[in-house]
Amino acid sequence: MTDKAPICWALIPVKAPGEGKSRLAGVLDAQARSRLVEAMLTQVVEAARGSPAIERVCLVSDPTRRNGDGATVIQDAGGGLNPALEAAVMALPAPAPDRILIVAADLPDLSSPELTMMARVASNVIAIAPDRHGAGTNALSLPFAIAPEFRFHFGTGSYAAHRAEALRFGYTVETMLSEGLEKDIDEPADLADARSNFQEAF
Ligand SMILES: Nc1nc2c(ncn2[C@@H]2O[C@H](COP(=O)(O)OP(=O)(O)OP(=O)(O)O)[C@@H](O)[C@H]2O)c(=O)[nH]1
Ligand SMILES: C[C@H](OP(=O)(O)O)C(=O)O
Repeated sequence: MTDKAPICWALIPVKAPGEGKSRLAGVLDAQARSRLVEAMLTQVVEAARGSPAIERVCLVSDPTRRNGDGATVIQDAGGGLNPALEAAVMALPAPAPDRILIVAADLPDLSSPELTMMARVASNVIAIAPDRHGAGTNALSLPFAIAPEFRFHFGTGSYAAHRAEALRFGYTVETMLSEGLEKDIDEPADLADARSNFQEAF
């Protein structure tokens, strides 16, 4: 007899249209930033939809993002990224999944196999994908059962903070290192990584 495959949903937080990537304001005008944000979001949603390990894709965002891409939009409850994610966990439609996979929307090289790797971990594992500096968190995979108590620490030093939080719950931490997961686009110096994929955007 084979075990039933666990059900994983992706949660992709993304600011309302026109609001993201303020740190690029010195090098990209508002229109170019907006095009870049939307192009990266499309890439991340497609990667999630292409992963056989992900059953449903949820955007945590402003409801104006409702569109035809097949994603469920969970309204951003406000207060910043961590409170918005905590509220989104509580607002997921029933029946809840076994696992949630939070994925930043600014990963231009992200692929479906990388998300499958994050989703298909053992039930006692919390998987963390750090950014290229080993400091931030670009994706976080955790069992839904502990998600309401798990304190999200997205922001400066979030990799170490998420690791500590996972250990506090007695989970095993797996750190996932791969190119598409590592390369988020935050600062002007990161833009070279987005240019190859999204030349037309900016
Ligand atoms: N729904 C939601 N998403 C957020 C919020 N803050 C950040 N995000 C998303 O979380 C991911 C990582 O955020 P950041 O790297 O800080 O991106 P950003 O906020 O667009 O960039 P800056 O404006 O330069 O800080 C991106 O997909 C953001 O759109 C928030 O308050 N609500
Ligand atoms: C959300 C934050 O992303 P950054 O703004 O550092 O890309 C993080 O890595 O926890």
